[in-house]
Amino acid sequence: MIHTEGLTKTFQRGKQLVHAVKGVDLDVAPGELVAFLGPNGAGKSTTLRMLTTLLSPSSGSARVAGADVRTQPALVRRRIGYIGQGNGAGHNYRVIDELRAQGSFHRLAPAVSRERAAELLRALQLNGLEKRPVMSLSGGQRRRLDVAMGLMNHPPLLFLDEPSTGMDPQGRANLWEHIIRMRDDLGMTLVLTTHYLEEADDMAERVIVIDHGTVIADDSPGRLKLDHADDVITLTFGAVDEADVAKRALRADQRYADRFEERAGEAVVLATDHGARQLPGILHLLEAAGARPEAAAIREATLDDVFLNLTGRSLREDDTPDAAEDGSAAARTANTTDGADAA
Ligand SMILES: Nc1ncnc2c1ncn2[C@@H]1O[C@H](COP(=O)(O)OP(=O)(O)OP(=O)(O)O)[C@@H](O)[C@H]1O
Repeated sequence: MIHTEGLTKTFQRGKQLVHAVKGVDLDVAPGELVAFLGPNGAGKSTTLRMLTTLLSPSSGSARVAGADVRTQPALVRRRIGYIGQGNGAGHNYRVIDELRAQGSFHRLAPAVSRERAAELLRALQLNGLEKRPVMSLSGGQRRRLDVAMGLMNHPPLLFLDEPSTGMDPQGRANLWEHIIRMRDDLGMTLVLTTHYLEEADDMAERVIVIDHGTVIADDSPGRLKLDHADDVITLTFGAVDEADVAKRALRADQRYADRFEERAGEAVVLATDHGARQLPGILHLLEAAGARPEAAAIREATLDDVFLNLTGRSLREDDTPDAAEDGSAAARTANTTDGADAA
């Protein structure tokens, strides 16, 4: 459904070059639900905007839904849906007019457009709101209208840029419920960007982690956590002596010898895969050694741990890449500038 090779995008910002995307190779199969995850400024939106033909790549190639983004942009646009970061609908227009206008944009016959609008209003629980001006809708309703607009042309491939930014957790869950249902009903491929870790973890089947314009990891959330992060088990004992007994037992067992923190006190902290599955065996081992914890807690690995282990930085920090870094003398000699898109 998507195939890219060495996709790059360089912007000219004043005298500086900003290498927003630095050679992305990507394959997305039909039916996949893929999330681009990364900090602010990582290059997620720029990648998405190239795949949706809104920006032309500085170098490299991309085929999207069977068409080339450079040489067949109109064909790509016909075959995809795109839901950008802001609300696409005009404030004063009525909901139904927005949907029909979108139908005309995609050259749907009026009857087909009417039918499709009715179907989407139902599916996204917007029915009853047809005649309301967009400005009177709630934030969640407006975002669902954006989704409906993106689906008017029945695209086999839908791109969503930060679909749930600014929504409260309940609104986000509700939007996702709708998106997933639409996807199941229509068998769509979904590609989205997000900086909500939990959203990528819960919803995406595949997470492509982007940092500084480069793909640094690409796998299912479960696999990423297994490969790049650990669950953390904390056992708390009633006395330091007992904790020391536990540490001695762990040190003597090669499975755990280098998996726990050597620190004084009543707590023993272990890093491990499959913490919940490991815990009974660990308790058994400690019990046999004469140490029984008063409390045990497991903190499961997160995608933030994955990002931290891969980059040394937390995704939760506000991380905006320094343009100066991208505007170095070496960068200035690069020949991939696309002046047309300079900001
Ligand atoms: N039109 C532009 N002109 C100059 N620089 C740009 C332009 N668009 C994006 N950039 C820069 O390119 C880099 C990547 O931006 P991009 O918007 O793709 O990141 P992102 O990962 O989508 O971030 P966010 O999560 O904040 O949307 C940033 O350094 C950004 O400032």
